[in-house]
Amino acid sequence: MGLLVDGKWHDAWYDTKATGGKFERSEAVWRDWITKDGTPAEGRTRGFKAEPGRYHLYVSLACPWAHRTLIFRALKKLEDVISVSVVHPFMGKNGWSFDTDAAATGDDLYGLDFLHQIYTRADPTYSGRVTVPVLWDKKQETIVSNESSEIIRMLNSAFDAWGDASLDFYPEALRGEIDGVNAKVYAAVNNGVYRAGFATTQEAYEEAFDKLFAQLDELEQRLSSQRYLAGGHITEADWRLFTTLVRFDPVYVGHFKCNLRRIADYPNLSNYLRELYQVPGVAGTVNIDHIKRHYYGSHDTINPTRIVPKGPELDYEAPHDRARFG
Ligand SMILES: N[C@@H](CCC(=O)N[C@@H](CS)C(=O)NCC(=O)O)C(=O)O
Repeated sequence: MGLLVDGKWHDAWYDTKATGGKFERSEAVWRDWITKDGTPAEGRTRGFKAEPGRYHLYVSLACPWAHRTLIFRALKKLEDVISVSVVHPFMGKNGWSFDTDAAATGDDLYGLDFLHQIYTRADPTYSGRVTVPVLWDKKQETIVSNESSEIIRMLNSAFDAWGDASLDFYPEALRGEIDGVNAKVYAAVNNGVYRAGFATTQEAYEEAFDKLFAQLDELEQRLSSQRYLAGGHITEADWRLFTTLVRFDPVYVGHFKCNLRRIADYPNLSNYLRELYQVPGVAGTVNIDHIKRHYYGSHDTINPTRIVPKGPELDYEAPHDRARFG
């Protein structure tokens, strides 16, 4: 774990001293957009045109934010349009590495050793965190975006000339609803588990913990009367929640101390989780081995022995009851 300062790598854990023990996530820095015709997005100067074969994703199979982009790539049938490299699950002193193992591919483009070298290839004087996912432009050899919430919007529509244009996870009519749910889910759940797990005071941990479970209770309630978060159709809001839910029982309950309840204890959330897992194409994006090895192995301030628990038993393939909503 570390960060780049003026293009130089520094090994440093998140500093929570300045914020009363609270983990505060820094904003992603690269925020350009790929558009159908290459016109820069509003307020941006750099434009990137959607083209097959031009873009590459650097992801970790462990990371819930990167996972969103893999799900969109799979569901929108963009596997042959956007290529992918998978980093090694262990994030050590040099941050994400391109060491290879069963599912980690190495850097398919340049054969580099560490992800931070991709960032400095785009900007030799970059200062900031080195995170996945990274959406890379092979033509201009630069980073388009390292913000997953924006990358999935690009994948949802910019590549429709080559992908499955019939699927729209951010339909015009539901945008208000989707944005509203996303905001709550992001703060209390997606980022909430990190705020609990990375807290360094009891107070900061308990605050995040209480908000997390209050929101999960609310989501359980919502999913008791409708099939998906924004109503009767799967949207972006569901995929954004899914990547946290699928990691919850195997990692966040233990490693991040989010242990008031498991997802398995919530009837609606657990059935909903299984339904999403069973959507064709999704299970192939879930790698529980990388997920467990990354969290338990990499965060030595939380788990100094790096021992990875063997359990729990998980069966995301088991039948679900969500068809009851028709
Ligand atoms: N806002 C970013 C967050 C990405 C992020 O924090 N990724 C984590 C992995 S789960 C990471 O690479 N962390 C490395 C670090 O913070 O140094 C997004 O949603 O794309």
